[in-house]
Amino acid sequence: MKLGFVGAGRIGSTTAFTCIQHLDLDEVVLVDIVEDLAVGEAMDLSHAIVGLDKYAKIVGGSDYSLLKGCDLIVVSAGLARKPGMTRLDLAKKNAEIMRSVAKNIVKHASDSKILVVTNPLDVMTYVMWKETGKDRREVFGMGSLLDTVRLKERIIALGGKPRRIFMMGEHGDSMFCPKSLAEVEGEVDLDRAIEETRGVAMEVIKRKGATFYAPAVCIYRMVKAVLEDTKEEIPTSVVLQGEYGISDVALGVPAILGRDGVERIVEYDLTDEEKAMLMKSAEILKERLKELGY
Ligand SMILES: NC(=O)c1ccc[n+]([C@@H]2O[C@H](COP(=O)([O-])OP(=O)(O)OC[C@H]3O[C@@H](n4cnc5c(N)ncnc54)[C@H](O)[C@@H]3O)[C@@H](O)[C@H]2O)c1
Ligand SMILES: O=C(O)C[C@H](O)C(=O)O
Repeated sequence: MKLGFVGAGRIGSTTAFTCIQHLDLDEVVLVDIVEDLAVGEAMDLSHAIVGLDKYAKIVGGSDYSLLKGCDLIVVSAGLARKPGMTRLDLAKKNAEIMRSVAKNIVKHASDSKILVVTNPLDVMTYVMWKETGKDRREVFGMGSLLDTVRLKERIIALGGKPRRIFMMGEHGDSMFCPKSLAEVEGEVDLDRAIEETRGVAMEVIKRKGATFYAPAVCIYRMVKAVLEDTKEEIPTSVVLQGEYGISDVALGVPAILGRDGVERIVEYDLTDEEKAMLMKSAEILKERLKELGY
């Protein structure tokens, strides 16, 4: 398997490091506009993988032709937010980057599936889908899985055991948990856990400047599902065309991931309140897409 990264910064490099430890890969490619960064990360990762008594051809550079033959490309190229910013504040600048990246992927690796990470995640997933012209099953984003992992951490920290629970909607302030589908053992203030989940990324960013370990693990889980065809149900940002009564916007929804990418969107029965929250996410994201000219 050949795994590509566009963006060899904190997310790209940390995810690559995570993937070489847990996956059996034949090739890894890191592309970044800062060529030395991509080359240096590739060199370091090449030493690390031998240290794990494993081998994969790991190369880096700024030349997109390195991506030729990739099965899956993780895109984290772009600006990250700073304290006081929302993810949506990054939309204009990162959309320009997504358009450039999309053009290069189509030129050099048109058959590859694309896992978008760049924020605002759902908006960037839509832009990548639109600009590549690929089947919507092959362009998807990681956001709601991270929100789900964070919610589970909060529930455990508050004394509960999450048996079945997930976040959906915008990977942003309007994210929500369909509580009617949740199964949690123990007495837990679920609303408190959900509210803390919404704001925790910025709490990390304020303290260490960025988030990357938890995102990298979540990206790895989605990469694994696709490359190993696990058919796992994972909350995934994907363009909806009628599912949940919503069209022409990418949102975090439960989806079955496998070798073909998003193999099925899982439509659960939501309460009227949950449907309204999902619709609110859709409206917020469509407004930002409209401002970007989509
Ligand atoms: N979806 C999520 O859950 C999630 C989680 C964490 C970070 N993010 C987002 O991921 C993005 C990257 O975060 P980071 O911490 O890795 O930032 P970073 O600054 O460490 O890395 C970004 C990299 O992108 C590169 N880059 C910029 N423009 C490029 C272009 N046109 N072509 C190729 N490479 C280019 C930069 O040189 C840099 O190395 C941000 O938008 C951040 O908000 C999303
Ligand atoms: O919050 C951010 O800006 C980064 C990422 O989307 C996260 O949730 O960690």
